[in-house]
Amino acid sequence: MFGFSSDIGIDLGTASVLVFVKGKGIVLQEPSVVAIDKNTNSILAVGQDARKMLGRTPGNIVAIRPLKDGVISDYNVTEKMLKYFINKTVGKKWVFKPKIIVCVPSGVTEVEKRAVIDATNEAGARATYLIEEPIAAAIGAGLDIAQANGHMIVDIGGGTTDVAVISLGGIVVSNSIKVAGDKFDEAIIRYMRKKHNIMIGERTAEEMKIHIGGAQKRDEEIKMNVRGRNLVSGLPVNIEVGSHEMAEALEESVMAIADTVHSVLEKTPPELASDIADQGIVMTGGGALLWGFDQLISNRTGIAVRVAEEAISCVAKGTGQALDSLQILEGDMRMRKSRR
Ligand SMILES: Nc1ncnc2c1ncn2[C@@H]1O[C@H](COP(=O)(O)OP(=O)(O)OP(=O)(O)O)[C@@H](O)[C@H]1O
Repeated sequence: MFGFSSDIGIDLGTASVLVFVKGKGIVLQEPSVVAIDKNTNSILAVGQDARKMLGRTPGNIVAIRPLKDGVISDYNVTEKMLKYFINKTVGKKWVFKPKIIVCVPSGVTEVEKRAVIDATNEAGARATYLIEEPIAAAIGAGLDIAQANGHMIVDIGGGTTDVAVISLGGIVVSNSIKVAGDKFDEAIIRYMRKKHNIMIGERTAEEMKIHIGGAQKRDEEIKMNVRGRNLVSGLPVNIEVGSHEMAEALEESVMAIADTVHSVLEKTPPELASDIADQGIVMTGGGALLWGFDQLISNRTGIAVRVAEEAISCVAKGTGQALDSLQILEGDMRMRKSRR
């Protein structure tokens, strides 16, 4: 059976890849993880199946994240992962090849942008376009960015936090730091080792962040049972950890993000800054869901803050919606196009 192609939008994130198909919405959401057999260099699993292998693989199998800290750390694997997800979405054989928009992490270099375009074309795109992450996030959050009106987006993903002021469809001021969800997890792992002498895995740290983590202390502390390995005895242990401790563990990373928001506001032209003060700041990305983050940014800036609905899928949604504007954007410098 030949697949009929619809245009697709792909959010190529550090933590996860989301695929948006025109007319269907988000059809795929999987972790950006690939499992490889080192002996044969072949791919064993991609996405969800590969993620289950993280930290559980025998010597010859490695489960890797080809995008790290918001950049492509392994081009070949990124290309294979992209191909796998595109094929999974539209099938290997198509009558009409789709146009594909890929939203890339803001830290990628020109060379990496070229690499993403080539990989997407290789995977079967008729034409490939790139879109900047904060622009996609803003569109996905429902902001009308085409007007001469300032909006501030704080997108906290897995690898990077992007803070951008957008007006007339373009980025006026922005900053990107490599502190986001993954750094929160690392901070929790370090805290557990230092304070409790316990080694925990990445997945446990992420669960702790989601369930008891916070950008600040909660009025009523909540607790969670955590399994790890005692570094002295080497044996598995169960301990109870509280949310106040997590707020302490995350404080430094959270402050780095709040400082970045503050510094971007300082560099924002006064007219746009007053628009932002009127309309508020919008947070997107999975990291924006960390408990109390919106409140903390609001306290720090004195500006109202809201977390976008479906914060995690905002970028993919915005990328998908940008498909509708392809014709308008074809000649636009912000969209990079490459036809085969
Ligand atoms: N409820 C939650 N509370 C705190 N963090 C969360 C929550 N849900 C998801 N996250 C975190 O959000 C991060 C992933 O966010 P997202 O999917 O937006 O990133 P990404 O787009 O893949 O990354 P990037 O934009 O850096 O390329 C992960 O670190 C994940 O642990």
